Amino acid sequence: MLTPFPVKNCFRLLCHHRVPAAGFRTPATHGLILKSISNDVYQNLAVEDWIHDHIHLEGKPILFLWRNSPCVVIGRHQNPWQECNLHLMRQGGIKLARRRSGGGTVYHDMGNINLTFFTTKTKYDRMENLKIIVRALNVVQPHLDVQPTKKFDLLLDGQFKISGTASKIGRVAAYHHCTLLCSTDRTALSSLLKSPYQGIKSNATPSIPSVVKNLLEKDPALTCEVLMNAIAAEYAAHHQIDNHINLINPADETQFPGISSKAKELQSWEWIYGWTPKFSVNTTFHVPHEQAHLPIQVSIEVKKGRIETCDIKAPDHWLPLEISNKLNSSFIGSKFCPIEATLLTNILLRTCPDDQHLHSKWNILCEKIKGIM
Ligand SMILES: Nc1ncnc2c1ncn2[C@@H]1O[C@H](COP(=O)(O)OC(=O)CCCC[C@@H]2CCSS2)[C@@H](O)[C@H]1O
Repeated sequence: MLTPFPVKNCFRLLCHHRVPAAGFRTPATHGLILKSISNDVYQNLAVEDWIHDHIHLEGKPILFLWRNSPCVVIGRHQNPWQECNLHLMRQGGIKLARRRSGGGTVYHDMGNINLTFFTTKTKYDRMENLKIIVRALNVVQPHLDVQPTKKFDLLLDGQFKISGTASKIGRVAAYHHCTLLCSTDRTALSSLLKSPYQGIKSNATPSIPSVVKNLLEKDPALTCEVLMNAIAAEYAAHHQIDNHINLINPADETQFPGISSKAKELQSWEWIYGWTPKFSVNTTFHVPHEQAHLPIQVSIEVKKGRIETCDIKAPDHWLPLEISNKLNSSFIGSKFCPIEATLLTNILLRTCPDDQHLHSKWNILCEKIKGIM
């Protein structure tokens, strides 16, 4: 089923500004099934952007199948500090991506399938797409109890979430994309989607946590490969199109002109962190002092991912006011991120008096501050 296909020609035929290629298989004019050969979340999200922006979909729906190496994907209007454990992600090399569609945060790995259904805005129908998935699941395992919910999740046995949905609706084109949990690392999923950060206030969209389950836990026959093929077959039957899975390479600029700049944008700090709706952090941490602990109050406002105001209040006898004031003003305008905080505080430390006692307090304080980022 996974035949390499002249995808370049498919796109020529589907792009309204291009001339149809000669000798092209006619069924593809009614729609296409694509599968990415890349497991890079930014490249795959760039394919979605590219298709959404370039392809004239009138009567020619597209199904795009893709999987990613471990990553966390937040919704367009979310706050990553509220949604996930960024420390754990940095330690484990887990990528963070912000998608163009709204909604909550999900974890992806190679045990999770992503399905993007592209249509015109008028043909956009999430329930129809979910029914295709349910029919495909029932072809592989007829006794499976999977039902779509009002929020377009898919529930297994009436209680376990196996799929989450989000959408992007443009002026003429739209897409509905969803996940499907086959054999995802559920331990990683739950630990990475637990925020350790305290005292954040924002208007960002919150996620709606659910109890999740993998389809493979229900039946070992339900692997990602089997399910992708079954869904492709059901999609082809529904739309009466060629049952071919066309492999595409999102890094191929000849096939997708301009795609690398889209991937670059999706990978940029400005999009992933800088797009976060304005938020504030109000927290207190404690530092050791003469067999006791002193409270340090921190109040920070973050706009476009950068510190707009910063008020770190340490007792004057613990850290001279002059030094905490220096720290506060130097943070203004800097990225709310531990790497930038490290650079800043190291530079600032050199301007402090050469006092070992003071330096060790300074280090404790800076570590605590980096801990909230
Ligand atoms: N991979 C995956 N699939 C299903 N459910 C998940 C997954 N990861 C986490 N979760 C659960 O869903 C909630 C969040 O649910 P919530 O309803 O808030 O958000 C979503 O479902 C968003 C789905 C986005 C789908 C896109 C398709 C391609 S790119 S991402 C989370 O707290 C977990 O409990």
